[in-house]
Amino acid sequence: MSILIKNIKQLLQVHQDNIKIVKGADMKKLPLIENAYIYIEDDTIVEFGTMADYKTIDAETVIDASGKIVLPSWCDSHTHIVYAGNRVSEFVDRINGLSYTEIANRGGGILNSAKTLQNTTENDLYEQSLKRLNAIIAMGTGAVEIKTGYGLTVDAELKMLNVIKRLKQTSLAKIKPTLLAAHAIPEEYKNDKQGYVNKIIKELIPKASALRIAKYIDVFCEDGYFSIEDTDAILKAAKKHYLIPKIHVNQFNILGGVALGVKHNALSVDHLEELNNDDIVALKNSNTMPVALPACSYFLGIPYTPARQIIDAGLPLAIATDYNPGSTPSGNMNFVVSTACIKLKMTPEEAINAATINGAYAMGISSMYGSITRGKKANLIITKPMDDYSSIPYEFGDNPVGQVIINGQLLNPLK
Ligand SMILES: N=CN[C@@H](CCC(=O)O)C(=O)O
Ligand SMILES: [Zn+2]
Repeated sequence: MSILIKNIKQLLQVHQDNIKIVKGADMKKLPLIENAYIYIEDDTIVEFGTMADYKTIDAETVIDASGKIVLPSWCDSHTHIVYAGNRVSEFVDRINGLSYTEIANRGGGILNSAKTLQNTTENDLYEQSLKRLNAIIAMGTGAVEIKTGYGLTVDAELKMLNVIKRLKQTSLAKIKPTLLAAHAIPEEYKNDKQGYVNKIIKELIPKASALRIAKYIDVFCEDGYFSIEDTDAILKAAKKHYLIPKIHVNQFNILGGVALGVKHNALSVDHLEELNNDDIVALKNSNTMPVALPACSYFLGIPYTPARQIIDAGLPLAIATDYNPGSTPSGNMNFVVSTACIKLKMTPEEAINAATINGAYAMGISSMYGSITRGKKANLIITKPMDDYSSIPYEFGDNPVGQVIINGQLLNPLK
């Protein structure tokens, strides 16, 4: 199987060397080739260059991308797309004045989703999740991290991990699974949080690890959820099973989760709507990627992650959807890229770097995904006609994606 795309108006995120992360001022650079071609064999980027240098290549499929832009697929490093049902009634409750925390305190929120998921069969859960996965692929996402955390029992968390495994087996998208059993304290442990933490440490982590169905470990480190001490204990236990931390921190309160994540060599620390100077200092000289989730801030009406402070301190930044039924019922990375520009004051170049190479880094896959580099996986977006890549964030709410190539396969154009 081979595909040649010719006459590309702009080929974005082109790197001769295999970069794995972009930081600070470099995030403003987005290397591109005007009037370009790219050639793909099977699932791999083989060649690219300017049309002026193009020498005839015989390919099974030839695409004329005149007036269109080609870029690496979005790398969405933070989602909860395996869930059952929805929480639309809580959405209406919030419009009528209840806060996210008040809804959670009444037994809604994550516990509400857990109840629904526990009563959903694995097959049904798989079908519901597959629909969401296919929808985000059509919107340009080619690699995605998926968390558990709506099970909250050993069986239901393993059911979620099995669903993620099945999605991995059937989808062309690259998928990385994360165990987020420490997402909320289940009703039956409401007076015995330590009992639930022990269950995660002694039973769930060893089981998930033995089955090899989780790669990362996550904890919702937040007031009313899991403390610094709980998080530390879970990350320590996970380390013994080679699970790498990617944690929820600083969504509503600053507890010191950023420094804790760095101490545990977390791959990423995510949310960061609240951030102080100690957090910035902790992130400097670390290998931990800060991840902003602008669509969550938009939907909940909470502060936006201070991206300028992070990037201007010389740090890298990734952006992701946080697709979940409670705080972000959207997996649209195009909207996330627009919102990063409009609300986080990131330039289009910074937002595209954050949603491609740095998103890939936050999933541990940036050696194979996130840039146009020879030898990397052929996950590409071919946009609708546009004059310049800045139109991707500018035309917010629109879908800039015309066609996608995922794992070297061309999917049908969107209707
Ligand atoms: N904050 C924790 N977890 C999710 C929301 C979960 C939910 O409300 O169902 C988040 O990242 O926003
Ligand atoms: Zn989340």
